[in-house]
Amino acid sequence: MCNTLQVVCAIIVQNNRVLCAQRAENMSLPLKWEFPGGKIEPGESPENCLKREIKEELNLFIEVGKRLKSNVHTYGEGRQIELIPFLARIKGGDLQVREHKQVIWKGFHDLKNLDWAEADIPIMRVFVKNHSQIE
Ligand SMILES: Nc1nc2c([nH]c(=O)n2[C@@H]2O[C@H](COP(=O)(O)OP(=O)(O)OP(=O)(O)O)[C@@H](O)[C@H]2O)c(=O)[nH]1
Repeated sequence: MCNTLQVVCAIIVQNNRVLCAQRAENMSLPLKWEFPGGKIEPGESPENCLKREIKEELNLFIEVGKRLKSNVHTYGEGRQIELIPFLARIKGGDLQVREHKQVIWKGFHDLKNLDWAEADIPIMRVFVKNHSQIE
C-alpha cells in the first residue's frame, strides 16, 4: 500500500569532521538536523542524485564513496522513506547554504548531540561507532 520514498544523503567528511545541515523552519521536519541530500528522481542513479542535490543545496562538488546500510523509517503520517547514506568528500565549489537554516562541521563524537531527523539517528550512530573501519 505504502510507497517508500528513496532518499539519498551524504556523510561528507573532512579533517575528521562531518558536515551537518539543519532543516529550515519552512521545510518538513523543521529545525531537525540531517545529512544533506534528497529524493531520487525517476531514472536517476543514487550517486548522480546525491551529486545533483549537494550542488543545488550547498554549491559543492563531491566525490561519492562507499554506500552504507540504509534505514527504512516511517514518520507519523505514514510517510515512509528509505534513507540511503553514502560517504562523500568535497572535490570543489564554495560552500553556500541555499536551502538549510545553517550547516556546521561536527567531530565524530559530537554528532550525537544534535537533534537529528528520526530516520538519520540509526545511520548517525552506526557511523560514529564504526567510522574508523568504514571511512
Ligand atoms: N535530504 C535528507 N532528507 C531527509 C533526511 N532524513 C529524513 O528523514 N529526510 C526526509 O526525506 C525527504 C527528502 O526530501 P528532500 O530533501 O528531497 O525534499 P523536501 O525537504 O523538499 O521534501 P518534503 O517536502 O517531502 O519534505 C524529506 O521528507 C525529509 O524530511 C536526510 O538526512 N537528508
